[in-house]
Parts: sequence; C-alpha cells; structure tokens
Amino acid sequence: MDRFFKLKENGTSVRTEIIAGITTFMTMAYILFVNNLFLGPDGAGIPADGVFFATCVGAGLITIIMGLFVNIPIALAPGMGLNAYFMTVVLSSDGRITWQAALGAVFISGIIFLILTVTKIRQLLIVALPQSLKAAITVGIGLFVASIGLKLSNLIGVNLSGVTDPTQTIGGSSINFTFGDMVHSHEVQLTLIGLILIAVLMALRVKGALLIGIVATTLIGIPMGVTNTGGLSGATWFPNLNDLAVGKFDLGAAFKLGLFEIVFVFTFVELFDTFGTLVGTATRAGLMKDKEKGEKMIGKAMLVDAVGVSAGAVLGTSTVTSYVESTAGVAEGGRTGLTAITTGVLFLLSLFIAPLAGVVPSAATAPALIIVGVLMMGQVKSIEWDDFLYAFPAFVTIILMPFTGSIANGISAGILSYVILALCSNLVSKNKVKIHWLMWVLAVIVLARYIFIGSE
Ligand SMILES: Nc1nc2[nH]cnc2c(=O)[nH]1
Repeated sequence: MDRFFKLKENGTSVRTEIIAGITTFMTMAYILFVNNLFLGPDGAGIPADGVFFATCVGAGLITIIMGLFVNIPIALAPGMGLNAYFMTVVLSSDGRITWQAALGAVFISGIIFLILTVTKIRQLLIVALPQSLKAAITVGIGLFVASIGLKLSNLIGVNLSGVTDPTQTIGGSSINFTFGDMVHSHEVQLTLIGLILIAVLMALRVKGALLIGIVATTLIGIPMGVTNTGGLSGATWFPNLNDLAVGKFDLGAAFKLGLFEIVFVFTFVELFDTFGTLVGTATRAGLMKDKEKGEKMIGKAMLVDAVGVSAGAVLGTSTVTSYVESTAGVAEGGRTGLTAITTGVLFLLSLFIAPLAGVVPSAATAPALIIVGVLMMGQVKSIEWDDFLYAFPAFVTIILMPFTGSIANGISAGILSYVILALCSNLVSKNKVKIHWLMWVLAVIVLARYIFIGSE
C-alpha cells in the first residue's frame, strides 16, 4: 500500500487518506440528489433511476481510476453548472433536442477533450499562464467553493430590490447579497455552529477537524430539526436498476441537429474548469512543488478527466468533472490516490446507502467548504500585486469566480485582460513582456465565445 501510493514520501498515512476520502465524499454527496433536479424527469427528462445510477457509478468509477492511475487526491462527479446547462439545452429546444441527443453532445465534447489532451494542448496551458494567474485561479476557486457553501446553507441569500417583472433579466445593481435569517432559520444557525466548531478545531490543529465537524454538526442538527433522519425508516436500500440511461446517448442526432455550439460550450467550460480545479487543488496539496512532476501529474489527471466526460455520457449523465470539493479532503491531509479511491468506493456504495448519504444536511457540509476557502486564500501572497500588469488579471480572475459562479468565467477574464495589458505594455515600453502564443489563441477563443455565443 505504502509503496503503491507513496504514502510516506507524501507525508501521509492510510488513516489520514481514508479520513480525507470520507470528508471529500461528504462534501460531494449532495450531487447524488441534486443531479436529478437538473437531469431527471422534472428537468431534462432522464428517468430518475437512470440519473442516480449514472451519478453513483460515473463518479465512483472515474474517481477510483483517478486514484489508481494518477495517484492524486482528486474526486470527480457530474459538474454543477454544466448539468444545469444540459437541462436548459433540452428544455429550451421545444422538443427538437432530446436528452439522448444532448448526451451525444457531451460524448463528443469528451472526445474533443481527449484529443486536446493527447496532443498536449491542455498541458501547455500550465506553461503558458503567468505564475500570478495560476495563483489567482487557486484563490478564486477557494472563494468559489466558499460561495457554494454560503449559498447551499442559506447563510447568504439575495435581496432583489425593485424587481417587479419576473420575465426581465435582473440587473446586477438590483441584487444585494444578504445574511441569511440567523434569528429564525435553524438551518442558518446550525451552519454557524458548524462553522465555529470546525474553525476552533482547525485552530487547535485537531486532525480530522473537517470530518469531525461535519459529523458533529449533522448530529447537533437532529434535535434542531435540520437533520432529517425520517428517510432512514422504511428506506429502500437496494437500487432500482430497471430504467437506466446507459448507452442511450444518440450521436447521430447530435450530428444531425448540428449541436456544434452546444458541444463548444461543453468543451470550453470543461477545459477551463478542469484545468483550474486541478492546478488549484494540486497546489493546495503541495503537489506542484516539484514543477516537472506536478505538471506531468496534471497532464495524466486531465486524461482521466477527459475519459470521464465520455464515460459519463455513456452511463447517462452530463459532464463528469474534477470537483473543487476535493480540496476539503486535501485540507484533511489527503495527498494521494488513496483519498480518491476512498471517495470513489463510497460513491459506488451509494447505490446501496443512498438514504444514509441523504441524511447529512447542507448546513453540515457548508462550513467545511467555507473553511476550504480560507485555506486556498493563502496563495494570494504569491501574486505580484505591485505590478499592475499581473495584479489586474489576477484580481478579475479571483472576483468573477464566486460572483458568476463559474471557474471558466474567471479564467477567461484573466487571460483576456492579461493579453490586452501585456500587448499595450509591449507597444509603449522597452521592457517587453513575454506573451506565450497559446495565450493569444485562448484570448481569441474567449472573445469569440462571448461575442457569438454569450454566457451559458
Ligand atoms: N470544478 C468543479 N467543481 C464542482 N463542484 C460542483 N460542481 C462543480 C463543477 O462544475 N466544477
């Protein structure tokens, strides 16, 4: 075990890795239930049993493969964001695009991805991006994870002032983030209890702080009426495998309908999201200290991720992707593939323990995600704040991720603004800044995307 996963070399142990894997699983388990809202009968129309099976098996298998072949503590599951986009594509097509055709588009995006990876274009990204931008991606993802926690637990909500017409797009100036209802909402109160509990445990350097915090908060939530254990009595533990979506993807329809734009959005978002998540998580885990080894590892992880996209489509789910929640396991000390394998096995077991996984409330996992935000913020010190050429792109990368809820938007803005600033600087100054050719290509792709397609 030690030799295979290089536990000692990475300063970790079997116990730490397993605790880390359970922690990552707990922060990701919501996808087992949320995915059905987007892809299931009330969303894109895939049978509920089919969505559940594809989510458990897709996440489980690909995460185990990531652990076995790349030895990195990254877990994968169907991504939030692209599952919502998948639903929109189907529902807004007036029946023209079936869920089977949309799965076909996901499958194609996975193949394109695989080609980009094998031709090493994706890996080039690591070399092309200035160091400050890479650090900014880690920080932005930290804030993004924290924002997921804040929103999932209702610790923050929105106040829509002066909005009267629900059919109109709401302008940003009408939106205020507000604190959740701390006085009346038991959910918000439980989140705060969990947050303080984990913060104290972290300050005391207690091992397993996040996992202890999640379990304790779940238990405290029982008398508070937030943790709902009702689902456990009379629950069906054996999965219903009658109505699966395995192999139902329709490539012919995807080509016939000319879903190029949709395939492009799937590929573009996935490319930037995965790259950001891998760099951010690996940096946080200290796996990028040896640059060469780190870059090789990220290249391999991208390959598994790409295979996961198409495999997920075959199983019946929208884009399977590397999850930012993996950082929760990393925060618990997870450093190797054993963490991922633990998370993956739990996803596979979820076929049988779904009612149990459903007991942990958002109020218990949200504090862990917020604490992860604190940890990832540390990278902010490696940004060259004194040089505006780097400071501005880093800044927009950081703020756009939590505010637009998209890693891809943050990275896009960072790349585009860097190229513009560097270009102008090179035009007037004698001190030329290097702009990698790939940065030019990406800037043009980013521009084209927002001009011709807009945001998804
Ligand atoms: N990186 C990443 N992490 C996630 N966690 C939940 N959804 C996502 C996603 O789409 N991308």
